[in-house]
Amino acid sequence: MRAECSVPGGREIEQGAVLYPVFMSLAGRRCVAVGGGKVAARKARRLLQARARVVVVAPEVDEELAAMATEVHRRPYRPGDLEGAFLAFAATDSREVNAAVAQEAKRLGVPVNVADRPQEGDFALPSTLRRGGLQVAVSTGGASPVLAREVRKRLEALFGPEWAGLVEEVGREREARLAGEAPEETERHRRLKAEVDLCLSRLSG
Ligand SMILES: C[C@@]1(CC(=O)O)C2=NC(=C\c3[nH]c(c(CCC(=O)O)c3CC(=O)O)Cc3[nH]c(c(CC(=O)O)c3CCC(=O)O)/C=C3\N/C(=C\2)[C@@H](CCC(=O)O)[C@]3(C)CC(=O)O)/[C@H]1CCC(=O)O
Ligand SMILES: NC(=O)c1ccc[n+]([C@@H]2O[C@H](COP(=O)([O-])OP(=O)(O)OC[C@H]3O[C@@H](n4cnc5c(N)ncnc54)[C@H](O)[C@@H]3O)[C@@H](O)[C@H]2O)c1
Repeated sequence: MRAECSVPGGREIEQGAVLYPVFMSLAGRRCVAVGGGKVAARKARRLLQARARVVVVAPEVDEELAAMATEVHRRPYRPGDLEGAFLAFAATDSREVNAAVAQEAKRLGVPVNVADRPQEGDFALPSTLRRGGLQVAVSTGGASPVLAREVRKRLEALFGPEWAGLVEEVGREREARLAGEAPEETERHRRLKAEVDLCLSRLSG
């Protein structure tokens, strides 16, 4: 594990730029993973939770990954594999292949994640905790994925499974309120806060 910041744009972080956090919709989008091992499988699992179409290209594909992927091409990567991709993942155990995938992605303008050299890619993945509609994502800016995992574990203890219903509940309350008369802004904010407080108190009580 590297001690220094090894994130895409790590240099920019030194200059004051931070990674831009975003929750992206991937339903129906073609996402291409080059490499079919443990790392590709971890990434694919989360892509599939987002209902992305996951295309895997690798001579050897992890059994679980093969069973869940939308398309599997059991062969080495070749240029052209990223055509039509919305996102790309370079996750082979070969530095040369990962570099070639990153290069094709840049040429096509497809955002790419590079597993062995994140600074060569465009985005990094956070460690995430999900409780129903509530998601918490943790990034260390690439400095230490293991630290990100440990922070996520602490958050898991803090936010137990009982939180899963909260987003749904406040969402329903909000819809009911929106269906009623429109109050002035201060009153609206007061009601919003009261709504969330009520749901939170039910959770702790
Ligand atoms: C969070 C998580 C999300 C995910 O991938 O889904 C994630 N890595 C996870 C696991 C993990 N990563 C590593 C091990 C082996 C640990 C060990 O050796 O013991 C394990 C396994 C484990 O911890 O269980 C090693 C490792 N990781 C990277 C490098 C390359 C480098 O740093 O240069 C190397 C060295 C490779 C080597 O040389 O072998 C790079 C990246 N890994 C990132 C994310 C991005 C930065 C996130 C941040 O901001 O911190 C970034 C930059 C790029 C990216 O891949 O997006 C997921 C935790 C899920 C969870 O449990 O919650
Ligand atoms: N980002 C992270 O979180 C993280 C964590 C651990 C390791 N890594 C890095 O990711 C890399 C992959 O790790 P892994 O554990 O999944 O490896 P692995 O050995 O389980 O899998 C490697 C995969 O690459 C495929 N491959 C090899 N040559 C190929 C080619 N020419 N075209 C297409 N696919 C090819 C293999 O068939 C295999 O499916 C490691 O080399 C390591 O540097 C990253």
